[in-house]
Amino acid sequence: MVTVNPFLGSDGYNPFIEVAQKNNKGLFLLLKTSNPSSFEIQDLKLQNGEILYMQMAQDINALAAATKGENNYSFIGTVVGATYPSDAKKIRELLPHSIFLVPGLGVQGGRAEDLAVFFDEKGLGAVISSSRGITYSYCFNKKDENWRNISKEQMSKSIADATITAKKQINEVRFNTNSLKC
Ligand SMILES: O=C(O)c1cc(=O)[nH]c(=O)n1[C@@H]1O[C@H](COP(=O)(O)O)[C@@H](O)[C@H]1O
Repeated sequence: MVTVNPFLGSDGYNPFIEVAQKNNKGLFLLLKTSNPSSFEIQDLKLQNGEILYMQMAQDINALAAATKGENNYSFIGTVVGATYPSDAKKIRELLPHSIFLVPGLGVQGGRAEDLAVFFDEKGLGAVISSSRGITYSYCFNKKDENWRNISKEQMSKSIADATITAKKQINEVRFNTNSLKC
């Protein structure tokens, strides 16, 4: 899987789609990225009155709908940041056949309890990513500097615990039908 920047236009991403399709692989197109300033470009209003990322979502949906396969999902996925759940809800509706790669959980401020909207009604359609929140779980947000002296075993345990906790939290919202899809 590769992540491709579609803001170069279709001659920037179509070659990746063609190669992925030919080789039975997949790709993710950046759509609404998790960083704080993503609105500066991706939320711009176009001449037709549409917001850029919403227009991109419609364009990508035309491709995804034409290539949907197992579970009604296409090999053409999109990146939608965990830090923007209210945008994700709108994008999920526009892009029912695209798997979301969802970065931004943890250190960037994305919260597990807000992730329900990224999944479809069967709890499918999203791959949640947390990197530093897991690999550096033993030192992030630690006020005292004692973590510098922790053993390899303690470090491994912290990473394992953070992984299990994240998985549990994600599955709770993923399969909880009472979760607010708002
Ligand atoms: O690489 C990406 O596609 C990506 C897109 C996006 O919108 N936000 C984002 O954080 N990423 C990447 O996802 C990872 C997030 O890492 P953590 O913030 O440590 O969980 C980093 O490698 C980022 O470069």
